[in-house]
Amino acid sequence: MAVVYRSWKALTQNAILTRSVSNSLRLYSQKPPAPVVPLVNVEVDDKSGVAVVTLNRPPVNSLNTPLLTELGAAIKNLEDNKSRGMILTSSSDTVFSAGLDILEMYNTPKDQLSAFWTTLQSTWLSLYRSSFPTVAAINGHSPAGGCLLALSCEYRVMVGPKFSIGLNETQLGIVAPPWFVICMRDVIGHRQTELALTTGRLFSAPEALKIGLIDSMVSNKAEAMAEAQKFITQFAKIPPLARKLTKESVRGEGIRYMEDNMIDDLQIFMDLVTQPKIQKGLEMYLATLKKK
Ligand SMILES: CCCCC/C=C\C/C=C\CC/C=C/CC(=O)SCCNC(=O)CCNC(=O)[C@H](O)C(C)(C)COP(=O)(O)OP(=O)(O)OC[C@H]1O[C@@H](n2cnc3c(N)ncnc32)[C@H](O)[C@@H]1OP(=O)(O)O
Repeated sequence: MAVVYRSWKALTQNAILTRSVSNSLRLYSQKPPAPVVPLVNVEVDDKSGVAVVTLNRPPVNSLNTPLLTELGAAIKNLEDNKSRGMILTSSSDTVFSAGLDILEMYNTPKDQLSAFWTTLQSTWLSLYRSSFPTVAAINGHSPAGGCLLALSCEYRVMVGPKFSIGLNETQLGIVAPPWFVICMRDVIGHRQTELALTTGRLFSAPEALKIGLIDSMVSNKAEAMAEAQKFITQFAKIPPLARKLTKESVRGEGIRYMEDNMIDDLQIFMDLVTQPKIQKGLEMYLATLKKK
């Protein structure tokens, strides 16, 4: 070890001596590397044991593979630590999540596209079937995949009235996959789901409240967090195993759909999204978003 250290020291001294003065100055003036900022923040409250999981990918928390991977890891960690509950929210003041990152689906090599969808499937499943209670504190717009995340929680409290939520895929020329549909149908019922999804309608918070897409509307994030905590507190006296098995039973259709169809679902996604017509549609939609 000492030998290695000495020869490393000799090498570096040599390098320093032979380096020009200007080079050395440039070296000293170099900024330290930027810190790696997590895309998902997790804070566990000491007293209640409830975790606040905050999506943190400005500007709009669009869901790309790294963000979905971090979210999946955070949920796994909470499972491993027998979490008392989780509140999912956003670090933005205006957007909960803009849904799937369209750049992950537009002009993307097949292996990346496949990794993206597989990560979405597994992160969704871990959220949807989590043993601990989950609440979405929706503090901003929540279209498409953002709405899916909220629907996958057990309770939705949304800041209103100005933000919108819904599954708007058809408006983009794409199709909400069956597990998106199951999530929506379980929350607002068959009739409302058919109407909402075939039109790709986005609902204002008051409209969403009226059809049961959200459970409660509040006027700011602090109120949303307080109500989310209150929802989770009611489970303090419910035996966790009974709770978990009941949740799995109620959500059985969605869980089984994903477990039994992961590969087919991936194949259908790949076939659909790589079609030139769909790619053109995504390109045009991206251009519209950028022009805004
Ligand atoms: C029968 C069998 C069927 C089987 C089906 C199987 C498979 C189906 C195949 C595919 C399904 C795929 C499912 C997709 C679901 C999705 O989630 S698609 C994403 C949909 N999202 C949206 O439509 C939202 C778009 N965004 C907005 O409306 C707004 O951005 C906002 C959220 C309302 C916020 O508005 P705000 O004014 O604050 O911000 P900007 O619009 O200015 O945006 C800032 C910046 O961010 C970029 N951006 C926004 N959204 C996205 C996004 N989703 N992805 C990537 N980038 C996004 C925007 O372009 C701006 O960029 P900049 O100009 O470079 O700053």
